[in-house]
Amino acid sequence: MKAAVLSFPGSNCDQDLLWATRLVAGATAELVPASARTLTGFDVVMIPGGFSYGDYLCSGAIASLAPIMAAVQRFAAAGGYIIGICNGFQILTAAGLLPGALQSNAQLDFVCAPAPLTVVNNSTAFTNAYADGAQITLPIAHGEGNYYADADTLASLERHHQVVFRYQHNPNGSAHDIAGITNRAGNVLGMMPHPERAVEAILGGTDGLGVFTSLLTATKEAAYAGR
Ligand SMILES: NC(=O)CC[C@H](N)C(=O)O
Repeated sequence: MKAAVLSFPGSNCDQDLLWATRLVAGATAELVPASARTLTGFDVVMIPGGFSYGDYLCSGAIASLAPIMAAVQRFAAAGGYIIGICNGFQILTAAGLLPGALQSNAQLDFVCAPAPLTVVNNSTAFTNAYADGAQITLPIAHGEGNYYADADTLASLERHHQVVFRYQHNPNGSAHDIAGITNRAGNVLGMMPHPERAVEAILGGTDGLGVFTSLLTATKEAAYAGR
């Protein structure tokens, strides 16, 4: 697995994502700046957390128009695996690669805390290493994590098992306690919690490691299948 970790002006979790990915034997990762125009040679794209372009207009809005995003759109259309974490999730919704939007937290405060989650779909490229219904804890750190979508979109997400992570105690007002979703095809995931901040005991836990090992398995399977 060779992951591209995108870096926008204001990204602040790109180095953490490189570190977390490189902990997994068999995985490599390289930084790709927002000004790049190609993703050739990569089989996973990771969009990190942070405050891209200062969260001006609204979080993710300006990053969704950066030069690299045309290549990200092509990568998604070709079925490549894309994970957006926190600001990465915000960028993916702003780019139209995931439905809905991330609004300001209901309480209007930045929230930074360990968040107990349930893995509600372990049949994805991003969660196959977890047991069905696994209860895990990952850190959250965001001001705009309140997932919103209209009623029809929420019903469709539920019907097609696109909700992947749910909060056990809703920290921000997210509809349906949603902490992470995929697109309909299942190759694009957005999540507000930070798996890359929970990959070593010294960080307080290793519950996030499964996201990276899941992607390793998925990319191997795609390679065997000739995809
Ligand atoms: N850690 C993050 O990526 C969160 C930053 C994000 N722009 C916010 O909602 O506050």
